[in-house]
Amino acid sequence: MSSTGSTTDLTAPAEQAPAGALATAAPAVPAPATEAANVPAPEASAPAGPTGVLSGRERIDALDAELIALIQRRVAVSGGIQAARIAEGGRRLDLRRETEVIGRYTRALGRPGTAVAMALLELGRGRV
Ligand SMILES: O=C(O)C(=O)C[C@]1(C(=O)O)C=C[C@@H](O)C=C1
Repeated sequence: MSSTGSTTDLTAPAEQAPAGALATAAPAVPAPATEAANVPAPEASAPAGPTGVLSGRERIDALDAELIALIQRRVAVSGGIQAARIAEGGRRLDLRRETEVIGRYTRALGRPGTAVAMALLELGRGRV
């Protein structure tokens, strides 16, 4: 993946494969968002080789790289939705939808989740 932040590497095909990978790893019946925060991530319990600060940081670095890639994919998808809505004569923003998104993150992660959602929305549609 490019680190330029350009949108050229954030095309629909790039969106497809990771989405499939996520679907494969997801449980058959996804837990409600309200329970998600109580389910430890696999990284929290799975044996991961030697423990310690350095190996832990390697895992954090890998997780951060995944999160950044996911955020870049989200930005691209968000931009596509907004462009489609504008092309149909609508507005760039949908505040009711933003409220849904913020609620999802807040339920899952508490108050910091609200800030995460706000940052994700800003990345996707710019500052309002
Ligand atoms: O879901 C939409 O309708 C979008 O345009 C995506 C999105 C988002 O990034 O989640 C971005 C802008 C809108 O104001 C609401 C939500």
